[in-house]
Amino acid sequence: MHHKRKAIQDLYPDELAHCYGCGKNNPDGHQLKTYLMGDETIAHFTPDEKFTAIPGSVYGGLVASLLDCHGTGSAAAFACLAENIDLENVAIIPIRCVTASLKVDFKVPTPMGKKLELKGKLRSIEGRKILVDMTLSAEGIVCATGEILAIKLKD
Ligand SMILES: CCCCC/C=C\C/C=C\C/C=C\C/C=C\CCCC(=O)SCCNC(=O)CCNC(=O)[C@H](O)C(C)(C)COP(=O)(O)OP(=O)(O)OC[C@H]1O[C@@H](n2cnc3c(N)ncnc32)[C@H](O)[C@@H]1OP(=O)(O)O
Repeated sequence: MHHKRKAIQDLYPDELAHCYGCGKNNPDGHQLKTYLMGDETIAHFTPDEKFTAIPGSVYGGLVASLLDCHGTGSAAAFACLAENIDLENVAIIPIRCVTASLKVDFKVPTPMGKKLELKGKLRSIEGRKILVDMTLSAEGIVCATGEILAIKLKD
């Protein structure tokens, strides 16, 4: 349903679309795609076995990587919402965010091979600081939570 919309990462300009986690121009990367749905963000990723930690569970670094890119994408989207920028009508997203801080809590092992769902909610925007709370779930069970501080770059 949300696939009619463009992903936030697909609105990054080509020269900034090489991120290993979410750049559409990185064929070796994860190409994570974050969608704004109402006041929440959502993304999906299905890891394969090369991302194993112990057999049957996903490497925590991948979980952190997905939360990192979902977090910066979400922060940019929420900053646009707050500034009344309609993402349906832009070709390039005008706000750039980078990760200053990322906290991950691993609640239960993330099962291998299942479709993972990431969700993001805005906690606060204070000047250039955007805080986003996230969850990463498999089959409805929260496996990890994340908290990101993204900083809006000055041009
Ligand atoms: C490596 C990328 C850097 C350059 C990228 C350039 C462009 C990117 C453009 C668009 C993005 C497009 C695609 C995104 C692709 C991938 C995203 C994936 C996410 C990542 O993988 S991205 C890599 C990891 N990321 C870094 O490699 C960042 C290294 N870092 C810095 O580049 C600076 O550090 C920066 C810019 C973060 C801040 O620098 P700054 O000079 O602009 O601002 P400043 O230091 O004044 O901080 C402002 C306020 O944030 C508070 N603050 C800062 N850091 C804090 C912390 N850790 N904890 C608590 N509070 C903190 C201060 O206390 C102050 O707060 P207050 O205003 O209240 O005093």
